[in-house]
Amino acid sequence: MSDVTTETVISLENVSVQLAGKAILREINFSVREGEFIAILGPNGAGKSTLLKLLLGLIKPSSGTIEILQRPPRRGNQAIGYAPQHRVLEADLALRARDVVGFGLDGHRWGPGWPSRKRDAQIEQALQEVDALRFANEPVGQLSGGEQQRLLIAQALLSNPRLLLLDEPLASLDISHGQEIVTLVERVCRTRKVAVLLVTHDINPLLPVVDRVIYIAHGHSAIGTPEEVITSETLSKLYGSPVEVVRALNRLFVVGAEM
Ligand SMILES: Nc1ncnc2c1ncn2[C@@H]1O[C@H](COP(=O)(O)OP(=O)(O)OP(=O)(O)O)[C@@H](O)[C@H]1O
Repeated sequence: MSDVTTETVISLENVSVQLAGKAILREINFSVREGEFIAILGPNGAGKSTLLKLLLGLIKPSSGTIEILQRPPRRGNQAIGYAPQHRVLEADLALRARDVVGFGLDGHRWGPGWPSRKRDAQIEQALQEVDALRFANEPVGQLSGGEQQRLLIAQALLSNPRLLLLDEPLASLDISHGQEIVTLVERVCRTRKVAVLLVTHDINPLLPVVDRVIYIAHGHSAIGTPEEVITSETLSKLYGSPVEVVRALNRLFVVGAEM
């Protein structure tokens, strides 16, 4: 992604975050260009969701500068599509899948939204893009975790975002369903040239597709290709203690650090 003609979508300079008097992120610096696919990694409580909340304008940094498409973050930014961490929906939730996707247009109001042909066409196109048309009329509570995840991504795509934030879309999916979501997100990223930040605890399913990774631990971060960042040297520095990265069977295993 060294093409200097592509637009900068995110820029963070010396960004620190304190919550309830506790330093969560310290002096974070990175920028993301359009069409980049980036995984965000780090142990529980490292500040991955906090980083997404900063970009969404939900929390403010205690110092430093953040720009999204050359403007400060703001709530309700239509240039950002956001799929929050997913909890499996109630099995008896009778809403149809396509109604849930429609919340992406209706600001998450609990209800079917105003009917219009344009609205229906937008929802139909988003359902098709995530390969969800076949279960579009099913009650959402009866869908599998992978199917529900597709709907969250479709919902996030409705505003034609330039930046897609996906918080742990692979959590609680088995290997093959996780792989399907990875393939889907890669296709969306490449065809729309939308920048993607995807939070994950396991980089392995993403290794063949991501451009770069942001690794956050103990308030500090490192950004680069997986080969640059997920090394014994870089992770030992981030964690402040010896960490060993083992490569085997085209997979990476991090030993000596909590993930
Ligand atoms: N509103 C808040 N007030 C005080 N502390 C907070 C607040 N929100 C989050 N934190 C703390 O900030 C730290 C980072 O939380 P965050 O949710 O960003 O971590 P994470 O990397 O997304 O973790 P996980 O992998 O468990 O989802 C945690 O220690 C958490 O307890």
